Amino acid sequence: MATISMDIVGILKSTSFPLRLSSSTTTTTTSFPLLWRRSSSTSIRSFRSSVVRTPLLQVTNKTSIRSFTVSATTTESGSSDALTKIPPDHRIPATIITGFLGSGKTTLLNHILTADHGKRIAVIENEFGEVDIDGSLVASKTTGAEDIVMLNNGCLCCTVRGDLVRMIAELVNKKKGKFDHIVIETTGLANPAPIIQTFYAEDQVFNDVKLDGVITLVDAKHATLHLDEVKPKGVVNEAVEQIAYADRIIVNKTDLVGEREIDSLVQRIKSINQMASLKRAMFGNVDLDYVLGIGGFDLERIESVVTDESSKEDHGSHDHNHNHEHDHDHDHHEGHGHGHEHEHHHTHDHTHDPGVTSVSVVCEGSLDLEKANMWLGTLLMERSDDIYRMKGLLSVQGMSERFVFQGVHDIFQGSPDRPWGPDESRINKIVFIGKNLDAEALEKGFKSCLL
Ligand SMILES: Nc1nc2c(ncn2[C@@H]2O[C@H](COP(=O)(O)OP(=O)(O)OP(=O)(O)O)[C@@H](O)[C@H]2O)c(=O)[nH]1
Repeated sequence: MATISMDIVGILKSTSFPLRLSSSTTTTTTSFPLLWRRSSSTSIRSFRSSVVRTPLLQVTNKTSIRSFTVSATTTESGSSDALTKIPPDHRIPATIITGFLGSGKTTLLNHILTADHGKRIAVIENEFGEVDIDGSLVASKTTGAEDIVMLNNGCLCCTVRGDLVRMIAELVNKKKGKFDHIVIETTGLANPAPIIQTFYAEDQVFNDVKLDGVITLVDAKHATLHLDEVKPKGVVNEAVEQIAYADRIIVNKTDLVGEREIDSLVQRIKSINQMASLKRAMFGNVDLDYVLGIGGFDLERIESVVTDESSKEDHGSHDHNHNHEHDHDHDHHEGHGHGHEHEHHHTHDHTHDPGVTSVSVVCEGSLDLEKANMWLGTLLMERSDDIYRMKGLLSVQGMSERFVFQGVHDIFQGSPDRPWGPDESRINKIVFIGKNLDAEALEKGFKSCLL
């Protein structure tokens, strides 16, 4: 049975969150376009494509479209804020820590809890089995923490999802204002997808809490073994899945292996997930801003993810844990400037493995709205099981703003964001992470929507 307690550490540092999604439900039984032109009162739409009957993107002035979970409203008139169209989000951020058994999740959690960041953190621990081991390993007792929520005897990804919803609701109801961030440590065998979906599928959670990011720990010494493991048909390899859903990857335990081995593991990881940024670490020792407040599901941050997908390894010099023996120079993940000009039209398929890979399409031009809707809508209807995550930035004919979107399986969120600059090249960028992705077909499908 699940036992409940809670962990609150530190003091809140005021942080502004970029996206405000309203909790109000708007019913619609007809169309759910994925893309649409800006209206005066709705900037963000989010829904499950399984309920989509007609195109996903739309040019319309009608603003009430929304499906079962989410809609968003602009806070004001919605027309004067030229810089960003995406309103601020004041919900409590939640971080999921995942990673294979023994990869260092609890070690990272302890690092987070004992670090001097001023945040008060509520922890939800998911222990697989009757006995709460990790709970006693968490540093809360020594850091003045109040409680830890223990979610025992089941895997967060299946049996106890209802418990997770109840627990978050309880945290919010009883302790709102007393903590600033929720950290959920999953079992080493959890598939993160259903946990991610919980944040969208359950109004109870969605209204108060927003998913900030998925952090995946990878054991530098043993990961390859797990990634290579061949599973029976239809059974997912959890180690691969955990990497695929990540916003941030920490290749941990780098003290146990040589440089060459780590490099090859890093390449392997990038072939699975080119959207995530990656750090090498020992004992989970990374800067806190690498794991908290990352906005991995924020539409506002789509650009930094879809741009410069080739090089996301973060070797920031401020990282005390950085392995200084090698000198990589790139961290293009955060804060990449607008209007980065590319003249290329290409896709990347980083591996020939028919399993889980990343595919990106980068292409200049403007999309025909109807065609784009049809293509994306059909893709999600037919392939949402296989498309784990996707993010995109689009140029749509007749739309002065860029259209940004992100999705997790059949959950889709999209919104116009800032206007295109007068001299800015209209470059479309989409990144998919998923199973059995056909890079050529995706590129062809996308290009067929261009004018
Ligand atoms: N050498 C070395 N050991 C580490 C490192 N990080 C964690 N460990 C050790 O590895 C063991 C497992 O770490 P945990 O943090 O408990 O791993 P976990 O992912 O929470 O494990 P499970 O809950 O079993 O899935 C512990 O003994 C840690 O002290 C590291 O970077 N290097």
